[in-house]
Amino acid sequence: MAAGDPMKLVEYTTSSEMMPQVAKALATELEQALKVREKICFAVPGGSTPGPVFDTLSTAEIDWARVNIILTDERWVPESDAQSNAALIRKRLLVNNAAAASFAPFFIEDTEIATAAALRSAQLSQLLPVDVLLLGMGADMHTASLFPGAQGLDAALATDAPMLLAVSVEGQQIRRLTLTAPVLRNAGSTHVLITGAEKRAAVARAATLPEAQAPIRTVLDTATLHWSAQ
Ligand SMILES: O=C1O[C@H](COP(=O)(O)O)[C@@H](O)[C@H](O)[C@H]1O
Repeated sequence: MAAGDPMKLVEYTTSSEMMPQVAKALATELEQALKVREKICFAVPGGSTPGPVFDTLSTAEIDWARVNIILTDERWVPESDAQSNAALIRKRLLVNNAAAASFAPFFIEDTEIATAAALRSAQLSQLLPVDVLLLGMGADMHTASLFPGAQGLDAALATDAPMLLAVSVEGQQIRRLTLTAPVLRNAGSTHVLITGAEKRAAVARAATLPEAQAPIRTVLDTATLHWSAQ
């Protein structure tokens, strides 16, 4: 974000007010993208926040058969693990009308994470660019799995980064695969979904910090941020 640029922030009082409105905005943008490309790419986060958006969005009457859904990032666990982002997507988004969408998960059983990154990158090259991007953010200002201080962060923020990279975060046993900064920056439209005072303060702080300390900064100039107080 250039100094002085206003952040595109939409504020809601409650998450129950915010979630359906974000779902509606995403459905509208997916429909618009479907008018331009035969097959479109929709990238979605995991984590604890977006479930209610997925619940509403899954019932949207759009041509889901022409939508490729990918993850913004994945924890390196099988889908049987409660921490799997893919498992969340299958349970909350790939249901109802959205069951007709295609889904390209990142995790590959019995495969070294770096090997999987290369294999999945080759698949992604057929699906990108991302037409519509939904991101979450942690109070530590990470987005996707671009965590401040992560091993692999510099490579993932580089302008010539590959599409997908493995990162590891100090204190976390589980490694991660993440879309990299060039992929996030190149999305047709970007929305960030956050709740609570701590994340609102983190966004304000991120605007004053370099990307390496506040990776959400990568999309702050292009994204619409949706924030609810509760
Ligand atoms: O670890 C992750 O965290 C972010 C934020 O998650 P939340 O639980 O604070 O909503 C999420 O966007 C990302 O996909 C996930 O892997």
